[in-house]
Amino acid sequence: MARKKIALIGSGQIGGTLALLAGIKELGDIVMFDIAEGTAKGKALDIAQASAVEGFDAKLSGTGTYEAIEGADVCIVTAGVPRKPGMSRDDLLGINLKVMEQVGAGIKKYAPNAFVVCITNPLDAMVWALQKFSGLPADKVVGMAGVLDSSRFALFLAEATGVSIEDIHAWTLGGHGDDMVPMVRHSTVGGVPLNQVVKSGWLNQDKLDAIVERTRKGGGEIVALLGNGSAFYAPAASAIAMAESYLKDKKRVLPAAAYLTGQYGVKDMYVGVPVLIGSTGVEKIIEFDLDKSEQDMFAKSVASVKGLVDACKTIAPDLAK
Ligand SMILES: NC(=O)C1=CN([C@@H]2O[C@H](COP(=O)(O)OP(=O)(O)OC[C@H]3O[C@@H](n4cnc5c(N)ncnc54)[C@H](O)[C@@H]3O)[C@@H](O)[C@H]2O)C=CC1
Ligand SMILES: O=C([O-])CC(=O)C(=O)O
Repeated sequence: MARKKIALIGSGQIGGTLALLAGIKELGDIVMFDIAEGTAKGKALDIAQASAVEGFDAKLSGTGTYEAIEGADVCIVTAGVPRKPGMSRDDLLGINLKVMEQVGAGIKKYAPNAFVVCITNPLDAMVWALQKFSGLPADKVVGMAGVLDSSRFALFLAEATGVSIEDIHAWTLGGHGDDMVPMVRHSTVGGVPLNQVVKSGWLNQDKLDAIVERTRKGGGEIVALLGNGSAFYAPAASAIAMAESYLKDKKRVLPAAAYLTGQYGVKDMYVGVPVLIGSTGVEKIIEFDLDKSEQDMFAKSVASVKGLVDACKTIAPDLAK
């Protein structure tokens, strides 16, 4: 069986980590693309040299031309700019929208059958625009944020309860902004829902509230610490989990920004919800039953995403068609 081809569009901090993880996991041969061609070529060569030490079989190459991604099975998009301290993700919209236009055209021409995972921020609006610019079916274009947000939620819960991270199942819904919705009722520690964990005195309510708040602002916490960029290890690991579920038809249920056609009462927008990812892409959108307060928080988050999508349509009127 021929190896799969994985195109990484953007070879910066996340792109480099994606290439290393995809190599170590032997997901396929890897093409790293970047407008800074030397960065793509240099990182590809560096990681290829690591394959001799780590003992993985994967061909790595770097490029500055879209022809090289021809026939890719998976494209993971990180092209664009990250935020700096003092900025919000939304401040990146204007510049990264232009990047999505170029990337969408490249994927449309050379990798129209790929499963596309967008990471570029502001995520929910950028994945929406990338799907439109590329013209690929909406069930083959998803955004990565929920896996990352819920992995932050899980880590903080593991630390607070002293339970292995493997036995924590945490969920978040909504857009990838500070008003995302950590799903307290649906998240579990050792199989026990968080509300019950609090009732039994294992975790107190104030601590849980602080964890929810820290999860919502998890990206900003790292931006402030790094000082010159944003998180990249966990974002890369998160996107690789999504790509792997597609490539191996694992049918994992993962939170992702997916195109909604009425689910959760939302239409023609990408918002974070649990999805089943298999060999045809997004095979199912899972609908949690939301109570009134969850619905209100979700609606607030969706309204923020809608504001960003409307801003995209103003900048690029063709997207409104
Ligand atoms: N969805 C999520 O959960 C997360 C999203 N992000 C976002 O991911 C994006 C990438 O982050 P990093 O890798 O840390 O940034 P980075 O700056 O290290 O890498 C971005 C790369 O994109 C390249 N690039 C810029 N314009 C391009 C174009 N037109 N075509 C091709 N390549 C282009 C740059 O040369 C650079 O190498 C940022 O927008 C960041 O905000 C970051 C973390 C989590
Ligand atoms: O916060 C940022 O700018 C990067 C990001 O989306 C995250 O780490 O969640």
